[in-house]
Amino acid sequence: MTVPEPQARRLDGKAFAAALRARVAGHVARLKDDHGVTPGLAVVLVGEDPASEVYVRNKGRQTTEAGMASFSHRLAADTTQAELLDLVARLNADPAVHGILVQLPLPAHLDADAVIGAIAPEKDVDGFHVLNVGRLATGQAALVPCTPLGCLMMLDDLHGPDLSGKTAVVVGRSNIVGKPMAQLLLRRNATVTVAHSRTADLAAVCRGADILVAAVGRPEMIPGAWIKPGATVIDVGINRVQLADGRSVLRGDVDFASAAAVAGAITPVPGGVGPMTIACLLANTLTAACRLHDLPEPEGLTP
Ligand SMILES: NC(=O)C1=CN([C@@H]2O[C@H](COP(=O)(O)OP(=O)(O)OC[C@H]3O[C@@H](n4cnc5c(N)ncnc54)[C@H](OP(=O)(O)O)[C@@H]3O)[C@@H](O)[C@H]2O)C=CC1
Ligand SMILES: Nc1nc(=O)c2c([nH]1)NC[C@@H]1CN(c3ccc(C(=O)N[C@@H](CCC(=O)O)C(=O)O)cc3)C=[N+]21
Repeated sequence: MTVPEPQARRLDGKAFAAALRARVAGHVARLKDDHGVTPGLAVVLVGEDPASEVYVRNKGRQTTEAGMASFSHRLAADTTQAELLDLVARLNADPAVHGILVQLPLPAHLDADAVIGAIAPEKDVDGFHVLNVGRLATGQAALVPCTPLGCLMMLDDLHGPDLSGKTAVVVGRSNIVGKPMAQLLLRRNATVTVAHSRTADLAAVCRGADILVAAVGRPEMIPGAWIKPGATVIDVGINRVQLADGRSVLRGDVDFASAAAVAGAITPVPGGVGPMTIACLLANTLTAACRLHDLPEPEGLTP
């Protein structure tokens, strides 16, 4: 008789995100009925990156499905810094806009830090403005970056809101995923290690993790052999990979098959963190709208 492989619980981000969007839509309907406020999200896309096009279209559709107003601004690849800053200033001043997202990366001739710095912090639904970064780091009410927020919501659902005594390893130290993820895990009382390209013996570091978050951008870099038995694995990586037969597929930063045989729970790619990111963008837009109108914000949408 063959012994069945132990199989991790598959964390269904797609279903979790659908439930979160439904909850957001309910609050949006009430906000409209009771206060006449329709949350609005403006998405700015500079240039014609095909991957960003698909992503921006999905965001627009899900925004309207949640009952919010969606404003899409597509600018030519040769847009100047001054033109982009002018658009941001108009969105900052527009009372119908509660959330502003400038799709990254920007073309190389534009200064992303300056553009993010120009967004009104209270409309910065990506949570990338230094004021929101500082508020998150100091435990004040911030707008929290969507991808780490989505990861945290899935972790809260699985482990509850206290990770005392657990070790968490975040692989990747970017401003949009790795660093804010580490802050949120710290807030949950986990003992946090942030690993990156200069880390020595990454395999051993990963093997110490009760919770492993991979945000590297290298397809299937983390094998099952690096995972502590029973660990929770959150795979943030979204990597487009060309198969031998010419098909193009999405792969995470974790080798799903070998990892799922060791882990206790794991997010798939696609259908894991990605859909949660967009759902959290809608949640942040609702939170921003409530704060801008001095209305109580729904529970459970912020950490
Ligand atoms: N699911 C979602 O919604 C989202 C998914 N993503 C995906 O997440 C991944 C990471 O994105 P992002 O944080 O923006 O990426 P960045 O390229 O900004 O950062 C990657 C990080 O990984 C580290 N790294 C690179 N190679 C290695 C290595 N061999 N060993 C250890 N660490 C390494 C880098 O280290 P160093 O700092 O030393 O260079 C860096 O800190 C990508 O696949 C991206 O597509 C991103 C955003 C949202
Ligand atoms: N200012 C800014 N904010 C961002 O949050 C931001 C950004 N710029 N630039 C690009 C990255 C990437 N990102 C993704 C979000 C959702 C999916 C997603 O929904 N993925 C689906 C699959 C999508 C598909 O099939 O192509 C999934 O994983 O199941 C992917 C990637 C947000 N980003």
